[in-house]
Amino acid sequence: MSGGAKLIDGKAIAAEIRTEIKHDVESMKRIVPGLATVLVGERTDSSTYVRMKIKACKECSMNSIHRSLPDTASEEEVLQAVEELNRDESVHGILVQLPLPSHINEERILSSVSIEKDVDGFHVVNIGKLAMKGRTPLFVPCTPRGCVELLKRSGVQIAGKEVVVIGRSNIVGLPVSMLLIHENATVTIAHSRTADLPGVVRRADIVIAAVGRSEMVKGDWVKPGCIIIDVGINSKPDSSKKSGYRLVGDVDFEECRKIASMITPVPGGVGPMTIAMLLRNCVDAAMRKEREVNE
Ligand SMILES: Nc1nc2c(c(=O)[nH]1)N[C@@H](CN(C=O)c1ccc(C(=O)N[C@@H](CCC(=O)O)C(=O)O)cc1)CN2
Ligand SMILES: [Mg+2]
Repeated sequence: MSGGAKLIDGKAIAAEIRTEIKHDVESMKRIVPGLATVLVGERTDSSTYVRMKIKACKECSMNSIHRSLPDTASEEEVLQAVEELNRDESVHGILVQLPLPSHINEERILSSVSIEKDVDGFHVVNIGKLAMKGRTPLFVPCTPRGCVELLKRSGVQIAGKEVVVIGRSNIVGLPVSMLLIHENATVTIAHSRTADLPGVVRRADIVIAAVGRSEMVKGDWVKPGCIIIDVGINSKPDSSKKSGYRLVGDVDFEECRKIASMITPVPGGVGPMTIAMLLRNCVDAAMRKEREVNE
């Protein structure tokens, strides 16, 4: 394809969504939406993401509350922090930053979040409803919702398309597949053990790469004219950078941009959408609450 793929600018689309959110927040009469973040431990990446979430709340005129626990915190202490936030009426959304330290049972913590405040959409009831036909979860996980929003706002018709999702994680691969099926796409979930992975990916009109391996998807894996959403965020050593590394996706961007019709960059693609969708979910929760108060 001459000229190469059109860039799907996640940073710009996320900014547009944050403007819509701020407008919604300022139109609310009785409630200021509040997001609670819970961070266990001091992982640098997790601390950065939580800081970005708190900053985004501020930009959208929302409140944020933060609870930090040491990585030695017990499961009971984390549960207690979540329970307090469940009871706090100024909190409309609760986000427990993942991954949790290995001694903590992730499923138990995520399912202790009140379903009405589960803005990550990871509670078994919300995920269960997403996985079923004709049921509506209160919240859809943020990164999957961000992928679908990027496609829609870029004018891509999803219905009837052949989508290959690479990766089967609870955070992205599995929920994004469910969401795309609800959008009437034909979805194949591929992963690291899929036989002839390049051959499977080559069938796709839309590729969602969420496997967590630097630049794994090569130019000769993709169909000419396809659309590529790269969810991967991996560090690659780069001596020309002050930090000594740069971020790359799961897709070999330079090779694939020559073949695809549209592609997301890393950084600046799906990442910013994750936070925009988190705020969207939180404001939706607060608006639901405001409607209840008005009834
Ligand atoms: N409870 C959750 N934990 C995690 C989630 C999640 O949705 N809920 N997702 C990821 C991390 N994540 C948010 O928590 C996240 C990752 C990346 C970005 C982002 O904007 N990335 C930028 C690059 C940022 C950088 O320079 O490091 C980009 O891609 O442009 C936002 C949020 C795991 N945990
Ligand atoms: Mg107001």
